[in-house]
Amino acid sequence: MPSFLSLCGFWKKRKGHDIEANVSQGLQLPTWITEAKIVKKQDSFLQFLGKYKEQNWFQIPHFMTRKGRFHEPIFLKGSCSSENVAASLVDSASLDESKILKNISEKIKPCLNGRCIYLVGMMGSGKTTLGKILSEALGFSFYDCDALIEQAFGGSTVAEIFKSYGEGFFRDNETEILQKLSSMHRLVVSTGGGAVVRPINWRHMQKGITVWLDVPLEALATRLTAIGTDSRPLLHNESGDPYSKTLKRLSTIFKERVEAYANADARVSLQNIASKLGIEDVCDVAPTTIAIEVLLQIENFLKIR
Ligand SMILES: Nc1ncnc2c1ncn2[C@@H]1O[C@H](COP(=O)(O)OP(=O)(O)O)[C@@H](O)[C@H]1O
Ligand SMILES: O=C(O)C1=C[C@@H](OP(=O)(O)O)[C@@H](O)[C@H](O)C1
Repeated sequence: MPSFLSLCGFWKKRKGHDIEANVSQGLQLPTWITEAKIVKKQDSFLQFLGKYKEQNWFQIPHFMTRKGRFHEPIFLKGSCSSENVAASLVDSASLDESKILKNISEKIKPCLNGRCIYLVGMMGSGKTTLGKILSEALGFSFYDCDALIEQAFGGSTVAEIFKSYGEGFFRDNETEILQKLSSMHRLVVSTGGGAVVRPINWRHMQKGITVWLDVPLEALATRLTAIGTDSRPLLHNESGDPYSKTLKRLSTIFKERVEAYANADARVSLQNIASKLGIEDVCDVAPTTIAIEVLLQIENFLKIR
């Protein structure tokens, strides 16, 4: 693997310190950074955008490759003093996403100051799946609100609790669990899809950072139809084939809740990730890629604050 790459392109100064480097496509790229892995802006140009921090250095921040993977920042050495100057790659990292996830986690962890991360989103949006990945990467503990409620009821399932005591009773327990968790630190919490409807729950969750996993309803319906809706009692009252009735019910619930989800500190849109990567089916975006995006969105939020 070459450790040094000569990029022939030209630098263009933009808006004070912003520069844009359009690098022609006929580059001699090493095999691990093929053209397909860099965002292509126009037919014959690959475009890198970033801040020109020091005289001779240009950093391409974490970027997503077209194959749906994240690449670590790349450092280019160059100059913006004249056009068509050479730029050189002086540092590179492997494409191993787990390593990237770990690196970003280590960077973000001190900024969290022990604050918990609350994942909110519709049923099946991946709160539990991503919660586990993120907690491991950050070295935080993972809690799933539904599982805690089930434990508190001697192992009864959410569906059984709904059936025996009603939704209101389940929601009261959900609030109680969130209140308990809100006094703790260094947790990643997977909330139930409906936790966002009660303002009191937001008061608890806002002690930490809330992240909305925004997944297209069709993808949710596909996932939930595949695993069955037995454990999700709110999906039980429609007629039709399993996919259509799940989608119909999800659409109704989403309309009622979308404004509440939008209260979250950060939003991770699976559709946006897939579009950026040129991936047609959002279901093809790997959980680790989404976890990385969650951390990047948290980083954005922390910078804005
Ligand atoms: N990124 C993903 N791509 C494909 N399937 C996923 C993804 N994330 C989660 N799933 C699947 O979707 C289903 C619901 O995920 P889960 O994490 O339990 O969601 P939630 O906790 O939000 O209800 C599970 O079968 C899980 O394996
Ligand atoms: O959306 C909802 O109101 C619910 C979502 C479920 O959790 P998941 O989001 O983990 O499926 C569970 O809390 C309960 O079935 C109610």
